[in-house]
Amino acid sequence: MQEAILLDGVSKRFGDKTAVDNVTFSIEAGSIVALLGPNGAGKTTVISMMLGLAKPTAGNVRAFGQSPNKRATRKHYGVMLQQVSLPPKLRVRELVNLFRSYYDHPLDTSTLLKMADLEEHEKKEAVKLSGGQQRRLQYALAMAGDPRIVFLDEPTTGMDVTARRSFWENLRAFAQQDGRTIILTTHHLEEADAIADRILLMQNGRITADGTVDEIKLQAGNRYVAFMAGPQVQSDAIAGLPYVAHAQWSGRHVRIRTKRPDDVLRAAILRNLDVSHFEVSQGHLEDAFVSLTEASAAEEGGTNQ
Ligand SMILES: Nc1ncnc2c1ncn2[C@@H]1O[C@H](COP(=O)(O)OP(=O)(O)OP(=O)(O)O)[C@@H](O)[C@H]1O
Repeated sequence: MQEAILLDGVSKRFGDKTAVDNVTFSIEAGSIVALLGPNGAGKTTVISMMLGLAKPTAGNVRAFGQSPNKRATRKHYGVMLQQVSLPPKLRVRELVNLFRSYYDHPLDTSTLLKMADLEEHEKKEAVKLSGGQQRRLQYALAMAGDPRIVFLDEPTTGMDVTARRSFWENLRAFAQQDGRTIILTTHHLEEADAIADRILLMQNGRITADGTVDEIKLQAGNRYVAFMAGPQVQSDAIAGLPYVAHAQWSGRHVRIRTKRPDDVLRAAILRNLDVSHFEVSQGHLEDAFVSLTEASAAEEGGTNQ
């Protein structure tokens, strides 16, 4: 498989602040990678270096084996950043055509409008679109040059649930065409869960977890037991079961975090608790994200002492 992006021992310092700390990873062409992490983790700085907008203090960044500073490399890029202001007066179709004119082999206008679900708005002034529609327009502009790699920074901000789902489908279809690569940052973990082949979790400038969604959940080591509790079951009885790390109630639905789900269930049955409709799972990506970032923060605290 071809390597789309390589970061080799990359660090970035701003004065005393180390924003990115000796990071090494490569991204295969044709994959969808979500870069996740809490605020200030270093995600934007990593993306800026991949784009050639920031220079690493140490280490190397390569895209298809070339420096991202080269125009020849960047012409394969499509970029959708967080804050973009659209020019006044231009209509959606005009703006899409303007962006197409920058490239040697642009996608068709109609394809781009369809990909962004903007066909019925093509005659509207871009600045008069809603926030979610403007985001979709930025996506069409990012795709104008038929890029081999697309960088998306919080792409679905402002989109409603339907728009978000159709956007995900679109991205997946795009990635399935001959080796297109998508690198996105998002704070919507269900987004990463829905579309990413691989998660890179960053914290304090380092990569603290790297794998598929299932591998990340496994690495977090969480297990969850959920069930319905009958009307007589008290919260004390649930909290008193062995190996319960945390119990969350929503009405009569109980969700327990535990390292030993079998022992929790066995004890609940042996104690004759009125519980039914059991489910055992590894939880959501969000649960893993919280556990891994807490564990990594605790480790940092420990090493700093
Ligand atoms: N130009 C800069 N000058 C000084 N410090 C910076 C600069 N850019 C980023 N930083 C610092 O580097 C660290 C990483 O910032 P970065 O924006 O990469 O994080 P992030 O993971 O993208 O955060 P967020 O999720 O909030 O967007 C932060 O502590 C930030 O304050």
